[in-house]
Amino acid sequence: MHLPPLYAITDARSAVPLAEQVRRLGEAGFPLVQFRGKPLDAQAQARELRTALEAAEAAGGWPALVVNDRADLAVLAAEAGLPPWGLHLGQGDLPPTEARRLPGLGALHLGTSTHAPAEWEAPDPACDHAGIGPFRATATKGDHAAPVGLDGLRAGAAALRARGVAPIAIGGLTLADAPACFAAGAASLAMVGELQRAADPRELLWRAQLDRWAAQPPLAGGRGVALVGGSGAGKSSLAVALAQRLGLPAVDADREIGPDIPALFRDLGEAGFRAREAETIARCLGAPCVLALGGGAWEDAGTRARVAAAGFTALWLAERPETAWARVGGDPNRPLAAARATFLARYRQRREAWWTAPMVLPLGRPVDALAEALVNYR
Ligand SMILES: Nc1ncnc2c1ncn2[C@@H]1O[C@H](COP(=O)(O)OP(=O)(O)O)[C@@H](O)[C@H]1O
Ligand SMILES: O=C(O)C1=C[C@@H](OP(=O)(O)O)[C@@H](O)[C@H](O)C1
Ligand SMILES: [Mg+2]
Repeated sequence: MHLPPLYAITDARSAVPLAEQVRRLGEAGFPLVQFRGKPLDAQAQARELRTALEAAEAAGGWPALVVNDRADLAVLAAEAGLPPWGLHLGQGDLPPTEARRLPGLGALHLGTSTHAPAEWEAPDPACDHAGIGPFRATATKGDHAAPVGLDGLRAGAAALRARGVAPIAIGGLTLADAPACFAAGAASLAMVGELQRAADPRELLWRAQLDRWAAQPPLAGGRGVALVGGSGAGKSSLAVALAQRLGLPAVDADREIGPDIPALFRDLGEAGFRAREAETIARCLGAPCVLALGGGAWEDAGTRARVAAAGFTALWLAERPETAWARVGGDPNRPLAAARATFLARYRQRREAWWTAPMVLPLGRPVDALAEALVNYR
């Protein structure tokens, strides 16, 4: 499980309703938002959460939502058919292992908070991500523990990573902290106040992405690169731009499968197409290249395993589903892009698989700018 460079958290003290905050962050390109409803009462939190989850579902599962503290609200949402992506539980909340047993929470990503070595060295085993903090004293939380600073963050990040838990720096962070926090091993920086103050949250996220790449190179010396993500995200275009700069061949799995994808869907059905697709990708992994996969390919666990076994770096081009639809909706060469609702539902269905790969957030940048940035920090 990988995290975006910024872990956005809503602020219930703002005049903007929580569901609207979530919507705006999603529109700006944030793939993940923590819904923090404190100090609103349970009823108001439940109402805003419901609105936010319904809107995100209708937008292809974007942004993914993490419910803060309230396991009860997560259970109710799951029972209503709107399971959030995750649930964050502080040290004073239900233990994650216990919360995991509540109805509808079996598959959620669970996070916890850690403030000291005893906590980050023994995180609850049900968690796949955890906060480390407070980094410094903050106004958002008056009752916080002693600040951990950069040394605490470094120790905490190493301890959590060794246990397979993604570390999130939290507490009074601004963009100026990003280079040092990513160098100290943070996977993501949690932000509340800095986001509220930002004139352009999308720019903030782009800058944080570059800071993370500077400390944690995105291509990581793989034999090749496999670009995954939904239809219309820009995988085929980015593969060409990236390959050129890396001096590798650009290979498009769809082009290798056959010249006429709609005809293959007609003749073989989707299951037949998927079998052909998996075989083709396996063949393409034989030699170093920048490989663009089709939008459905990453759902196949066999393909995910073969990409890893071939030593390719998988990158999820995490475009907003609605932006992708605006680009390719109705394209006669993409048989699964005929109707908006089913196109967005596919994005939602595939979301969980994509989160297994590190993400590249395009954030409105042209393909060449994306490729340039990836190669700069390789
Ligand atoms: N970063 C980008 N900014 C604007 N348009 C883009 C970007 N990436 C791709 N496109 C356009 O979106 C459409 C879909 O791109 P494509 O590379 O075919 O996506 P995919 O292979 O992921 O389905 C194309 O018309 C392409 O020119
Ligand atoms: O979403 C999908 O299942 C598909 C996406 C297409 O690739 P792009 O992601 O390049 O559109 C292509 O593989 C085929 O039409 C099926
Ligand atoms: Mg493509």
